[in-house]
Amino acid sequence: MPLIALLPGDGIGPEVVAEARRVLEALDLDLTFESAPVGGAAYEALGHPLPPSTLDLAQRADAVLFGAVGDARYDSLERAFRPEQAILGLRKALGLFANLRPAKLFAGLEDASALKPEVAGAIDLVIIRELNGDVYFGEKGQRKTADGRREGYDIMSYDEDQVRRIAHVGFQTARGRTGKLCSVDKANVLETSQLWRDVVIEVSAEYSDVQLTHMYVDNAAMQLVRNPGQFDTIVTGNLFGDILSDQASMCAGSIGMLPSASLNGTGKGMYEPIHGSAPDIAGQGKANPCATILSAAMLLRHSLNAAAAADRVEAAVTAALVAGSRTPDLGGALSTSAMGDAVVAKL
Ligand SMILES: NC(=O)c1ccc[n+]([C@@H]2O[C@H](COP(=O)([O-])OP(=O)(O)OC[C@H]3O[C@@H](n4cnc5c(N)ncnc54)[C@H](O)[C@@H]3O)[C@@H](O)[C@H]2O)c1
Ligand SMILES: CC(C)[C@H](C(=O)O)[C@@H](O)C(=O)O
Ligand SMILES: [Mg+2]
Repeated sequence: MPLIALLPGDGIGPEVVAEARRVLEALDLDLTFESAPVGGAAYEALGHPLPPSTLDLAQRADAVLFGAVGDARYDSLERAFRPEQAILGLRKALGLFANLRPAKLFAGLEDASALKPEVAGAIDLVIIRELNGDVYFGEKGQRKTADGRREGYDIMSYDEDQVRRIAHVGFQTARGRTGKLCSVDKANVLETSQLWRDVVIEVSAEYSDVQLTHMYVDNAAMQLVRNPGQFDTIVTGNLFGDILSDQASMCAGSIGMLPSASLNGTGKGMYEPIHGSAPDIAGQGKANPCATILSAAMLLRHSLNAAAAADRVEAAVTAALVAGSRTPDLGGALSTSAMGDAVVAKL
C-alpha cells in the first residue's frame, strides 16, 4: 500500500493539502497517508523547520505532497531556522534535482489571465527547473568590506554533471511533447550560464529529433508575456525557473493553478503547488486548491505509476472549471473546500 507523506506547512498550505487529500481518497486507490509538520508549524512544534521525524517520513514515503511554508513572523530568524529552509532541505536531502512546472490555460480561464484571451489561449508549456544547484545552494553570507561596509553574497555555480542531468530531462520531456526545447540562461553575462549553454549543446547531440533553441532570461520573461504559445519545453536553472514559473502562472490564469513535481530519477518525488503560503488570504477559505490537486495528479503519474487516475483528476479539474467553479483568484466566489467539492463531484 503506497505511503503518501503529507506536509501541509503554513498559511494556506493546510487548506489546499486537505482538498488534495480528499481528491486522492475519493479515488479509492488504497493509499496510506501520514502527516508531519514542516516549516513555521514545525519550528513552533519542534524547534526546527525540518525536524528529523519529518525528514524521516519524507524518506520512508513513496511520495511527498507538500503544501507551502513561510510567514513574515519568521523572517528575522537565523536563516537555518526559517521555514523556507525546510523545502530546500527536502529538495537536497531527497536529491530532487528536476522540477517540472507545467503551465497551460484551462478551458474557460482566458478571462482570468493577465494576457489578452487570444494570447493566453495558446499557453501550454512546461518549465523544467534545475532544483539542487545554482545560487540557491552556493556559499552565502554577509560580511564586512575592508572599509567596514556590510556586504551580502551568494555564490552562483553549476558543475557540468548538474547541467547534463537536467538537460537530459529537458530533452526527454520535449521529445514526449512537441519536440521543441528552449534553454534559458544569461550566457551573455554569467560564466555559470556559459557552461550551462555549452553543456546543453553537448547533450543535444544525443537528441537530433529535438529542436533546441537558446534564449536569454530577460528576453524569455518578455516573450512569455508577448507570445507564450511559442514555448513548449523550457529548461533552465534554479533561480530563473523560480521566477519564470510564477510569471507563467499568471499568463495561465492564476498562481493557484500551477502544480509541480520534484523528481530524482528513482520514481520517488515531492509534489507541491508552485505558490507560497499566501499569508494575505490564509485562514479565510479563499485559496485555490487546484494547484495542489493537480500536484496530486502529478504524484499519481510520476510516483505511483497510476496514469489513468492522474488523467481522471486532471479531467475532473477541467470539468469543474468548465462548469464555472471558480475561487476568487479566478474571478469566482467559491471557497477552498467548495472548489474541492466541485472537483470531487466531477471525478
Ligand atoms: N513552496 C513554498 O512553500 C513557497 C513558495 C513561494 C513562497 N513561499 C513563502 O510564502 C510566503 C509568502 O510569499 P509570497 O507572498 O511572496 O508568495 P505567495 O505565492 O504565497 O503569494 C503571492 C500572491 O499570490 C496569492 N496566492 C498564492 N497562492 C494562491 C492560491 N492557491 N489561491 C489564490 N491566491 C494565491 C497570494 O494571496 C498572494 O497575493 C513567504 O514566506 C515565502 O517565502 C513558500
Ligand atoms: C520558498 C522558496 C524557497 C521556493 C523557491 O524559491 O524555490 C519557492 O519560491 C518555490 O517556487 O518553490
Ligand atoms: Mg517560487
